[in-house]
Amino acid sequence: MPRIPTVELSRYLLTGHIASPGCLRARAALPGKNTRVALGGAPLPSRQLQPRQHARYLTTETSFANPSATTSSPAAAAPFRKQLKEQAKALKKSGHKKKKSSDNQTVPGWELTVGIEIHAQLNTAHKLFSPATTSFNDPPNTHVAPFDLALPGSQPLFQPATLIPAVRAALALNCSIQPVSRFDRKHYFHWDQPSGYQITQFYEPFAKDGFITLYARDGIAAEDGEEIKVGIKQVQMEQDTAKTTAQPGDVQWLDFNRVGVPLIEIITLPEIHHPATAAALVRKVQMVLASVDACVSGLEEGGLRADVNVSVRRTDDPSGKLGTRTEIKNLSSFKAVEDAIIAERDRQIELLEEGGEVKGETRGWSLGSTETRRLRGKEGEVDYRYMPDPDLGPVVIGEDLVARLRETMGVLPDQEADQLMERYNLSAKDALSLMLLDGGARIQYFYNVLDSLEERLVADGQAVPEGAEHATLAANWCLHELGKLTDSASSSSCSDPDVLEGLAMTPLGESPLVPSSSLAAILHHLYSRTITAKVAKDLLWAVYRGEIPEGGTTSYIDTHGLWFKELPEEEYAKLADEVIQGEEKILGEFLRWKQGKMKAYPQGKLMFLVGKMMRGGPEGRVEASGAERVLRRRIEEVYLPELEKGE
Ligand SMILES: Nc1ncnc2c1ncn2[C@@H]1O[C@H](COP(=O)(O)OP(=O)(O)OP(=O)(O)O)[C@@H](O)[C@H]1O
Ligand SMILES: [Mg+2]
Ligand SMILES: [Mg+2]
Repeated sequence: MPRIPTVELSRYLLTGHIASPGCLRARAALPGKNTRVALGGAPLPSRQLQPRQHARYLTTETSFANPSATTSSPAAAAPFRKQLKEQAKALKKSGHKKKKSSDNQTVPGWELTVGIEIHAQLNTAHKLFSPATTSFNDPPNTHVAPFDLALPGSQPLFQPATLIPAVRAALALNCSIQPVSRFDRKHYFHWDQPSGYQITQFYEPFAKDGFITLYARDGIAAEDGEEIKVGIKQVQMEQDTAKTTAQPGDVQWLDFNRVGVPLIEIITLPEIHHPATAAALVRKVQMVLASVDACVSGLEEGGLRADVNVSVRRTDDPSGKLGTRTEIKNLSSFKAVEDAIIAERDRQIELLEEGGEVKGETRGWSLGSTETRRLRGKEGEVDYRYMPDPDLGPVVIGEDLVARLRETMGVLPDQEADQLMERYNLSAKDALSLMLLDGGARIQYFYNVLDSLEERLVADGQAVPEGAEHATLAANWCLHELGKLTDSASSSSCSDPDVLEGLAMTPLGESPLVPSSSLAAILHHLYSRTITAKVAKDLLWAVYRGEIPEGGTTSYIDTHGLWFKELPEEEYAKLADEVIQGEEKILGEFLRWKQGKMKAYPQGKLMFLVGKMMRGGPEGRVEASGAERVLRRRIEEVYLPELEKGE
């Protein structure tokens, strides 16, 4: 399904038509190669394809200035290594087909129930009820309108463009969009909420009755089998609060830039029964929201916050009623979601087993802790004194807008993962890694590299290969070789601090440190076997260190004499003979395999000898696949017959 930038969608909201033929993420959705379908269905030539865009900011202005000039993504500010580590941990989980039940997922005799509330900052240019622009890294208190501070006489001014990411999110979560919804006031006093109430949707939310499907590959508990569907009760729009930063001596600093930033609250039904499944749900919601450009950044970057509601009941409880829930607020990592649920479940069970009772309350969780702590008693509906906001009219969402947003939804994570696996032969783990890394930008980087690689192959006079081999190569490098690069860069003694900053990936999938075209140039030569894998890796390092400018890869190879001059066949054979000398024990294993005494071919031993050939041969002239081919032939055609004769 084609996908268009959110700026275009907001233009649609304001003027009623889509002007651009921009068709994003088309590559993944297309049946054939090198044809791109525009919104109207007509094929676009390859070069007209816009990259899958992450337009981070909607705007209602008529001139669509570069949005990043006024605001910057919070994702970029997150320390890259931390982000990478957390993601790697998450992926370790999500990649495994099944989790072991020994992972503390169940307690005999008890059933855990979890319902989750997820708050996501919407990807919009303006606040929900004021024309102040949204900002995430700007100096505190620089994006504040009178209404945001509840100054006397100020009135809310609903910003209709905020509906676009909200409705896209709700559609992606399979909700039905309500034609009429309304805003309510939820009263409470706290310094982060100047008006004394938050404007939210309580009685009539804009979206209801959705669901999300989680698969084993998403990292759900083994007890949930291959697939589980969790109901979404509703999605509502509401205002964010001011950001509080605690200072020494009981002082709190407040940043009102965040007050009034539009949020959606996604509320699941209490249908989750295992901690790992709860964490998988939050991770999946994050991926879904990112895939429709609905939110600004992920859980670990602060753009998403999760509250978990936990209760337990005995499995033999005849009443069938759920236990009393407690709520743990503001969890900011997937691991925290799982760990906090486990700790709270165990606390409640212990309490009940001792004859006590669970009190409905709000609890907190800090990273690395082993128990939740009480924050306050649970406020009820009565405490909040919900009332319809008299200053705001109903929100009317037209069917045409819903239909248009549904049509232009783009590729959702399940479909994307399937396509990466089917089309490019990636494992589930690698597909999800590509999709999750860099807040969703790594996958775009992969598409950019792939486009550039295919253009180079075509320019070279080669047809774009039918098979997926070149794409699998590109995916592996975008994931593993780039990962190694940043890992070893951060642990090396390199003194240039810029080099330690990871890839500084932009939401459009470009890295100023390793431009996608530079990686494509390296892969082009590697794929065409004009350089060795070792040289390719060295080149990648040189690009990363800034020694090869964009567009300079080929001339660098020229000037440094790095082209692969492969050894002739007989030289390979000579080298193979040399490394086989004194390896009678290994040859013995090959013989046992040939005689059927050993089932599996001793590939490991073969590769050990290939390694010796690579090290022993002249620099840059031995290539692993050539060495393996000749070595295997020498062993099978020369050495084994000789050994057999001697037996
Ligand atoms: N017995 C229960 N055990 C576990 N979860 C529950 C239970 N009852 C309700 N829940 C979950 O608690 C959540 C309630 O969220 P909701 O936003 O409706 O109310 P709230 O927590 O009182 O509001 P807020 O925190 O926004 O002030 C839902 O996700 C629901 O599935
Ligand atoms: Mg809630
Ligand atoms: Mg709640």
